[in-house]
Amino acid sequence: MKIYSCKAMVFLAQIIVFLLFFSDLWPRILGLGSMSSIAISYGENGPVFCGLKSDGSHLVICYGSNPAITRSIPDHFPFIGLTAGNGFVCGLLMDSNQPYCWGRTGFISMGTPQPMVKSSEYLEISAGDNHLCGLRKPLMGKHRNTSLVDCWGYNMTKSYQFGGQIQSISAGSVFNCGLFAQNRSVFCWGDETESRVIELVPKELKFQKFAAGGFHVCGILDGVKSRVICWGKSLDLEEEISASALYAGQLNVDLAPDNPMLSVIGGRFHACGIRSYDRQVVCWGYFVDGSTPPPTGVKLYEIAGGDYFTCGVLAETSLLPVCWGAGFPSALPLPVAPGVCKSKPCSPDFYEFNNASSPCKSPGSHICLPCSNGCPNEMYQITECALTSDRRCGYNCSSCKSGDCFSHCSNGGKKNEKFWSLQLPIVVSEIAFALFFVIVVVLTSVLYVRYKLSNCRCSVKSKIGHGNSSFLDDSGKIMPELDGIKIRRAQKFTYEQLEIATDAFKEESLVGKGSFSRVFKGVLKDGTMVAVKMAIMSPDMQKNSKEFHTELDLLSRLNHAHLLNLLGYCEEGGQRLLVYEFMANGSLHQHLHGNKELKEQLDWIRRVTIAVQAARGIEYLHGYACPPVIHRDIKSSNILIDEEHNARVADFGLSLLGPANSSSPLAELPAGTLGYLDPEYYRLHYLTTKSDVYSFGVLLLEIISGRKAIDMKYEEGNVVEWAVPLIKADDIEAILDPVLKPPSDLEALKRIANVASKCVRMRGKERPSMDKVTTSLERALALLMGTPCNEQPILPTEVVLGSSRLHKKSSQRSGNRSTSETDGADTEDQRFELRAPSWITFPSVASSQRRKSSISDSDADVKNLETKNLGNGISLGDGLRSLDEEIGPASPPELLFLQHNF
Ligand SMILES: Nc1ncnc2c1ncn2[C@@H]1O[C@H](COP(=O)(O)OP(=O)(O)OP(=O)(O)O)[C@@H](O)[C@H]1O
Repeated sequence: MKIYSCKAMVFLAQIIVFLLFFSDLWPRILGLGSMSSIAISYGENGPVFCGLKSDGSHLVICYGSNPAITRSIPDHFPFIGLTAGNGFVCGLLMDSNQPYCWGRTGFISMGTPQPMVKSSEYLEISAGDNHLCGLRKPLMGKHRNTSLVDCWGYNMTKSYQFGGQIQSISAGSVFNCGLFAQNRSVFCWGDETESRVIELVPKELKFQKFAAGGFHVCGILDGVKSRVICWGKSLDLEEEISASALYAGQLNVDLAPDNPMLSVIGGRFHACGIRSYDRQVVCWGYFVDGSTPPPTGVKLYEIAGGDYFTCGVLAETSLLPVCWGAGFPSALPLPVAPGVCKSKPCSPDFYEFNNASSPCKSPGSHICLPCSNGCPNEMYQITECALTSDRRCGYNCSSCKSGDCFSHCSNGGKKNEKFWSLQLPIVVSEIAFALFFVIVVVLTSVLYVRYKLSNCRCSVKSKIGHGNSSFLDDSGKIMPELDGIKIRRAQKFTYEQLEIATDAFKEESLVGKGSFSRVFKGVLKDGTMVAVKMAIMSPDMQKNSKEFHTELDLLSRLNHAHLLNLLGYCEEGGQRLLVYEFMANGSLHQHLHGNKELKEQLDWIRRVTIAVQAARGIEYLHGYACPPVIHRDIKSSNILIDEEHNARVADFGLSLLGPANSSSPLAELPAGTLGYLDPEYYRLHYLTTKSDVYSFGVLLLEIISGRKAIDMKYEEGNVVEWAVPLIKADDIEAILDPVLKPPSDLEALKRIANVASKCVRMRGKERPSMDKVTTSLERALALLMGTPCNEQPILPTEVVLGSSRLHKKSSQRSGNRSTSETDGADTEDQRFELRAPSWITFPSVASSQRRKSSISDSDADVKNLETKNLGNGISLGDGLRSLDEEIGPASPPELLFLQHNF
């Protein structure tokens, strides 16, 4: 066993050396071949073998080293067949007959490749190096003699039309070929500069089947002899890689062995075929040094070509794949289906594959495998090819001429046993090694997740249980997993410092008023512009110092680009002040419900971008913050807008730490804002993250319609009750904000409206989670930006946040920089260093791609508007009445309990 594990290690090392050695060739490697039950992807991120499971589920399993593929396997979609290219795998979906791709390539959109002609259905798909083609199902009527092939990817994205019915297609590196059903001739199209593969097509020959390789094509001739001929070129890289004639085959890929073949595949510079009389594999062409030879003495059902290696499915009950060549393990522990399932009966030269594991899901469908064609010399036929079994041949011991025949006859047929006695331990050790590897990975992941969870729980306990904040404690570590790293802390200010910053809290510095607070604009000594929030203290509202610190602790542990950052606080005598980053463009509420000019500043793209960013902030609170945080007061006045029109979710005055286990709801007295308040929470005091989803749904409706959550100047004052029936009736135009010109294509806004209507469903369980909402909004934004009116698109990209970048920026942006700016910056930097780096990657809008604000600082407007909004005339009684009508009286029937910041 020791020897075998050593062998396995050496083998692994060889693979690594090989991958490193050829890493500069990867980008030029091609994806090859036609659709099959197995497919091989390769590229600079490593090779991956994928196959349809052998249990009849048509689900896909993959094995290999490219995480982009192995981590995104669509393991719940049944596929008809698979194909793969450079860094990606595609399958033909069983339900829709459309391709679905996963992995990573810059040339084809993953998922369903785009653009896709609506409701197109495909018979077959085939991947090249950086492209994918699909053969559409035959057309009907007068176009039945026309075939359509749609391609996506490098230099190929187009719909190709051909005269004549095409039976199958196969993609090479940068070209494709098709086989005409009627005259059985092969034709090719695409780029042939490196191969002349199009020019050399033998037009006069008829083929049973064919397969494209890197720069060549091989086909099995129509006729009893089933000989293979290949054309094209495989010698281009002769000088670049040392080639060796490993096998009995020829070095030239166009010199195929003279054996009748059942199937053939193309690799980068080689081709392989399954011999028709014994199902053994033969390969020819070029092979790199260190390549392992194809297995001998074993029969194969199906083969698929990689670049420098080939894999096949063993024709035995295990249905395990075996691979040979270079750069991949030779045995894989994943049984796969030996072919694709078809519902048509098998044609005469094929038999139904019959195996205990019955690899076809739907009744009546089966895999058809080609019958072996005759018996080799020295052998005689024992049984004919039947409906469910292949032809069987046996050695004719009386006419032996070859060593094989003699040894078989003299050993009494024990040759296979000998083979397996040698090979079995190797195969077993490789499988054992693979299993060991998988177990180690799984165990490590499980332990890691458990460790994270236990830390999370621990953090909740210590936080809620002890109440006394770690905030003021210098040694406090809020995230246990950040042991050893000091986390960001808010600065403690004196009242005097903030008084100076805000010009003694003068009316001119007032930028907004909340129900229980007033917000002043201020400039710190170092020039940083800040918003100072002062609690309006009342005996009822005054929370004790412990709670204030708990609040601060919560605020300081949150760290996301779309959450408003707390910079500091002041706690002196009866005063409670919080210092935030200053948001130059005020609140979303002011924009949506301010004057026409303010409203128009937010066009559709900006509005949807703000919605996406706010959704990301809330998603962070729900999904990534540990323990999860429920905001409880999502509304347009709590979505603040910075200088560059990016949104920040603000005001965690009501936030609660959610249960680490989201299935146990918190029984809290309802708090929040009328119109946005989750009816389920209001009625049942059942608080989960879905309450925020409800409020966010209301916010979305507000963004789309420009109407306030509750506005009694309309007949139907509640935006939800007014908009949802119109959305359900597909009358989106009726709810769009009349201030903005509707976009040319309403699809994106329709999607957003639909998301909003799902968010405001009565039952929390039926509402989508915030991550789903974010994804839908991101897609809608992408769609919206695809409209031609978009001159300067803002593209959502991935950036790693958590650094002090944004905060630093806000201080740099400050319009009122003092002369002591440099000193101030130093102080800032010191504070930034204390900020915990985020280990989570969040999608965001790259600052370079952000649209520069064309709007001047609208402080004055903001202030005026805010003052106006205070008197917006929403009557508490009215709002409650409308909710009562909708969901029945609150239980217990207290009035809405509004608690606030301090
Ligand atoms: N960081 C900030 N930068 C700029 N303006 C701000 C900032 N924070 C708050 N404001 C302004 O002050 C207003 C009042 O904010 P505050 O959070 O006190 O109350 P609110 O959330 O609007 O209302 P309520 O307290 O009733 O929930 C906001 O609507 C916004 O216009």
